[in-house]
Amino acid sequence: MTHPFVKMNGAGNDFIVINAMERPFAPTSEQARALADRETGPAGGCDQLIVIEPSQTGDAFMRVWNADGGVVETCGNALRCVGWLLTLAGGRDRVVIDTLGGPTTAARAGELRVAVDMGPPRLAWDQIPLAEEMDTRGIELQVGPVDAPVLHTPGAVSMGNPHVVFFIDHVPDDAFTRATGSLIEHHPLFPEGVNVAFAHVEARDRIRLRVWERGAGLTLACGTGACAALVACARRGLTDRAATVIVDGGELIIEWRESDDHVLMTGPVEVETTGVLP
Ligand SMILES: N[C@H](CCC[C@H](N)C(=O)O)C(=O)O
Repeated sequence: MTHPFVKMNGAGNDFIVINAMERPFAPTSEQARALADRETGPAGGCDQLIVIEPSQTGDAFMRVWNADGGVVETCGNALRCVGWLLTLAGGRDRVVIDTLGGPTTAARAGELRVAVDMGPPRLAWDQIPLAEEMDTRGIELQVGPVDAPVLHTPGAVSMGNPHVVFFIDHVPDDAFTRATGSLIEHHPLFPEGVNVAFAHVEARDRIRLRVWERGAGLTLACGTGACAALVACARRGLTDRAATVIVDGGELIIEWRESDDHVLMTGPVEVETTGVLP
């Protein structure tokens, strides 16, 4: 598996990124899990493993493995990192990156900042997907023993990957986020699992967000989660259609553009180190 890699992060959500444009790289689930391992993985492991592949319809195809080894549809923070690499390599300001969750466009937005057009949110119950028909602006979700009062009628949004967004009156601590997130991640209402976001609305243009990610746990940032949170909050009239989303690892600027229903995400990119896979 001797491939060079770049270790990067977007607002603290970190990735091992492999360029498979010239030479294929197709890890098994077990190999992906080993690379992501915080104890034994290269460069301290990662939240997601990212492989850049040739694409028939875009400039590249981005394939995403969660730390648990599962292949998933997309990853917002990684799209900024891959967008930065591709624009740097190609001497261009804008690239089209295909994912299993649909096509996206990444554009330079400053020295170490990238704006990604994530496409439209998917809001129908069977697009999330949910196991039964519900109004995704506020779904009926019975959570177990965890203190339910703050966990009523969350929103459900897909950005290509599934998200449930709780509107919570405080910023949850690690213990609550972990306990509740892990309880809901595999709830039977979500046949493909779900990323669990806790949105504390501070103002109509400001959301504090923590996310328990499907297949990765509590991360410092979740780009698609920030997009889903803005959409869910705007649908409930809690925010306008644009907001700064403050995550543990930094700030993401999210806009749900009225003209074409696309969600735009702008945020930082950081290169941590490079290396060669073992
Ligand atoms: N855990 C997510 C994939 C990574 C998404 C997140 N890291 C982002 O920046 O969007 C899922 O299973 O759908």
